Amino acid sequence: MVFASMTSLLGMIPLLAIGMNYYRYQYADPENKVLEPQYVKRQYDFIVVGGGSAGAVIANRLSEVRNWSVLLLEAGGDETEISDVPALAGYIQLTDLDWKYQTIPAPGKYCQAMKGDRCNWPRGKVLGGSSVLNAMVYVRGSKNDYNKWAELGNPGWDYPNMLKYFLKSEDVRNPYLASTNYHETGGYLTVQESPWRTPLSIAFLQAGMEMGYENRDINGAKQTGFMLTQSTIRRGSRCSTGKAFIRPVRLRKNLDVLLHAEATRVLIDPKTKRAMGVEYIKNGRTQVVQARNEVVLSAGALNSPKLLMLSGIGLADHLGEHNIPVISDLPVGNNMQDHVGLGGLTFVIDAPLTVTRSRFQTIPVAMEYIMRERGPMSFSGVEGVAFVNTKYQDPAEDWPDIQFHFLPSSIASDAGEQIRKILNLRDGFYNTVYKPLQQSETWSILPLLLRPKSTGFVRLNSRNPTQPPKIIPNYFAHQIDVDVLVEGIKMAINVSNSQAFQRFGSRLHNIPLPGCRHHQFESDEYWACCIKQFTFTIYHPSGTCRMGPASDPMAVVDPRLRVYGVTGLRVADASIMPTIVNGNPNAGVIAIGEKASDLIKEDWGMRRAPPPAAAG
Ligand SMILES: Cc1cc2nc3c(=O)[nH]c(=O)nc-3n(C[C@H](O)[C@H](O)[C@H](O)COP(=O)(O)OP(=O)(O)OC[C@H]3O[C@@H](n4cnc5c(N)ncnc54)[C@H](O)[C@@H]3O)c2cc1C
Repeated sequence: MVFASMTSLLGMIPLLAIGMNYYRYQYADPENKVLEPQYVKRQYDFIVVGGGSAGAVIANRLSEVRNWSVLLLEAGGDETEISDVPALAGYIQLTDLDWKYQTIPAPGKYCQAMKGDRCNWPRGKVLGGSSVLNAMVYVRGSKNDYNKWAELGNPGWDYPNMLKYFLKSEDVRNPYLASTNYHETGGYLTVQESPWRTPLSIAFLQAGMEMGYENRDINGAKQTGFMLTQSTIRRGSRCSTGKAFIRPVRLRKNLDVLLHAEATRVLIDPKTKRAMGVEYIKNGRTQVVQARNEVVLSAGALNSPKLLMLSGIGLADHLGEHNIPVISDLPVGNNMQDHVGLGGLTFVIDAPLTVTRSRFQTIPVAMEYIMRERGPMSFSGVEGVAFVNTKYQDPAEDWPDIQFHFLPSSIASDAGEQIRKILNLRDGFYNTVYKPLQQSETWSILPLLLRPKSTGFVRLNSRNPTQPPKIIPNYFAHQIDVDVLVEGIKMAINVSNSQAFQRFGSRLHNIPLPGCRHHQFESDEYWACCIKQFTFTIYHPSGTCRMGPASDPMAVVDPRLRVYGVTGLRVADASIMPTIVNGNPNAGVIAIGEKASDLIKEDWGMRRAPPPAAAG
């Protein structure tokens, strides 16, 4: 009786930490956490700033060259036992592993249901970066994305070239995927379908077929379709890039990983305009380390532009406002693109099939995970994804304009414990619309706009490097973004109306959002109002240090990722995307890290990368 009783997930965290520490790491895991160097050298051949999705890959690949010394500077610490558990992904936000950024309010335009009209923008502050906070969904995007990058004047970034890098990283664990030309085994990054799922996942695929979509590997020959989620999960645990790319090579003698070391600027000689090294703060002390060859910024789409601006690379007017001498006048921070959608689109069913707190936050479920790495805790929450075409998109192009994330739960499923907090929802809003659902069986779809026309920007708040950047997402500045998303919402409701879901009595939750009651429920105007209220980013900012040829006035880095106007400095992370990829970006960012490593090797005369050096 005691074991079957409901408990709070927060209350179970100590149990999980003790259990996992005991059963997994100390005795079972051959790839332990990194050890920091006893002393930091004065100079390294390469300094990589940020050990996230791209930076972890680059530190690994550059240190394959045995006579190169590589320093990885990471502002955060290492992962915890909690961040390891897929089902606890939401519990890492708002902790020390998160930079805890927020958007600047835009009254009447977006994020209106959030406290202070501010959407939270979590970012990983930890080795592995945002791949430690993310929902582990593995999506590469569309072939068209990469072909378009090449067409924009970036040779070598077309899909066939990028596919090589997707394959290079990957270790797929589902045999039916491994046998195709689009997947590979033996790479550092484990990809697999979740080892656990609800019966509703199959209903989701069946609904897709009723709507005329195939159930297919959306990372394969075509993207349009419905799929059970492929995830960056290894044996039921999160496979972050820290775990995938750094831990296996942590004993390499030519790789130093410095944690809790926050870079504050790149040191650039104002006369030669050459990057000389990096200034960083560790243990409250400002220190300097020199780069013999290059500095690579992989601090993510918010902090890479911030670091460039702090170092004198940015729009001259903006740098002038903060009295920062200009080294290179470039549109740093512009072109910010993100995937935005409607949050809280919730459906109710009659059958006890959804993930509810009372059924799944139990000690037996926790013990199943600790002992066998199985069960509901091994599941990230997103059971299925789909890529669909609204009436604004030609299906023949195979470049869907809307993505669905399917969840067999809703923001009410945790009884208000965590999700409402990480979304920064106003209490009145949550209590009016979602609290009444706390005892119900609920599922949801997150319809997401894949190629927004509206772009935002990131700027400095201050020249003080410890201040967060100013984030202006500028969602819905173009009406077409609203129109496409409204169509996407109506298509998501069609999933609920399918026979596959009707057999469970599925229906749209019908308490209108308070700020939109003046519109007829379910009208286009109502949904257009809803997206400005319950604006839901799934945290994919990109494009803020855009890659492009010298003729591109928006470009910050060239097609070899070198910052214009400076030598010895590259950017390699989500910020270099000229246009956002058509889907969750983590896989694309890892491929950027792989390609950046090869570009650097080529430019320094290591044209053919040697085979990976053995650990140690
Ligand atoms: C909550 C959440 C859910 C997501 N879900 C998914 C998903 O399911 N699937 C998917 O594909 N994508 C998802 N994403 C997006 C994806 O994880 C990111 O796009 C990707 O991780 C970005 O990689 P990056 O290398 O550009 O930046 P990051 O991975 O954020 O890495 C940047 C690194 O730089 C470090 N850093 C920053 N500033 C400094 C400094 N000054 N000094 C030293 N170090 C610094 C950071 O601490 C961090 O480790 C999600 C993101 C979030 C936040």
